[in-house]
Amino acid sequence: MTRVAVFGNGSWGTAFAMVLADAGAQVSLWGRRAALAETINSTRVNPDYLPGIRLPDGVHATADPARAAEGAEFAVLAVPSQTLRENLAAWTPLLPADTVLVSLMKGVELGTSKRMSEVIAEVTGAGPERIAVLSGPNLAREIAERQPAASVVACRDEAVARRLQAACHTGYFRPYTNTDVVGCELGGAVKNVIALAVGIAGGMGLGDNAKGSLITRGLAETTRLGLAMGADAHTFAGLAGMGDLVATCSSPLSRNNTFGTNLGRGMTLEETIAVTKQTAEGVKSCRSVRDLARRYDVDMPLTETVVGIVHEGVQPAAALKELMARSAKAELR
Ligand SMILES: NC(=O)c1ccc[n+]([C@@H]2O[C@H](COP(=O)([O-])OP(=O)(O)OC[C@H]3O[C@@H](n4cnc5c(N)ncnc54)[C@H](O)[C@@H]3O)[C@@H](O)[C@H]2O)c1
Ligand SMILES: O=P(O)(O)OC[C@H](O)CO
Repeated sequence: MTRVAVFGNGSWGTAFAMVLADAGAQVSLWGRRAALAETINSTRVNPDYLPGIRLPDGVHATADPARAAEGAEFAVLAVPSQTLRENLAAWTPLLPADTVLVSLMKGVELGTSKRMSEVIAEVTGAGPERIAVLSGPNLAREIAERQPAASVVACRDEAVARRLQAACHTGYFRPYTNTDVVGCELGGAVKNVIALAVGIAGGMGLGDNAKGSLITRGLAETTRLGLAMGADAHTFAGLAGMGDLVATCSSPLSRNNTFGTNLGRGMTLEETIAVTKQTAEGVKSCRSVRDLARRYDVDMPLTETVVGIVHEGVQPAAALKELMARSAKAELR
């Protein structure tokens, strides 16, 4: 039986642990708090992140990273992106030397602007054949309810992507393989920034035309950055690009979308952070994405605008006026 360690028992780590167990794996679900691990094991529910959802018997919770790591064929990483480097440094010595490291995270490291697969490579020394990412339109609560969804598992080594695909393929979860790790990661991280923009627009009372325009132009700027960084343009038309962008920007379950909505309604950043209980990666990663855009000399006006509103005190109404007044352009270039 495939043994999998999932590090991070928040919404997505827990929901994906369910998928893996439903696909037949023996899953160790690690989280920092021993009390929560005990509650999960005794009640079969993770009340803090997925209340009302019964976890399959194949999921065992633990607060001991060594126990989670023991014999793991895959180590699935599902902590907030900005905490990965420090956590992974502690977990690496505990993992078998051939464990495949799988990122579920959709953020870019602040300061370094590194993608999660780059952080994993740096911290563990693993080669590209041992590093995979999973990304797509996968709102955790829907997956935990076993509502149907597709996703992408990406690894430079296609055989490894196929192994991971087999480990998480169920009747309600359909993973496709891809070898474009850069494109899948950027698709997941930048869509959080665009979801903030769409949420802000909704909170300001703007209509569906505005949202459709933001989603489409958001995908255009994501693709521009991806091409500059060596990604495949097709990835952005796929599940990790358009698929995730549409799901996230349409769903009230999205933390990034909701965060933006609160800002657009006039809450301050501090007030919005105070009512946000889970990880909204775009709030920090928008600055890392903006830094990447500048480094690669790519025009990303929506990302610049989100950074302005979230971190630099720009008022949403003024940002909208500025965006609409940008010089006229050809759509495709
Ligand atoms: N929730 C979703 O629908 C979803 C779907 C796809 C991808 N993701 C991505 O998955 C990643 C994890 O998101 P999530 O939704 O599970 O977040 P979450 O906020 O629900 O859970 C985060 C988990 O990390 C733990 N954590 C927080 N800080 C930590 C630290 N310093 N060290 C160790 N653990 C820490 C929390 O206790 C919690 O268990 C994010 O990058 C997110 O973008 C989420
Ligand atoms: O809740 P969000 O905004 O982090 O989005 C969740 C997932 O990434 C959707 O695929």
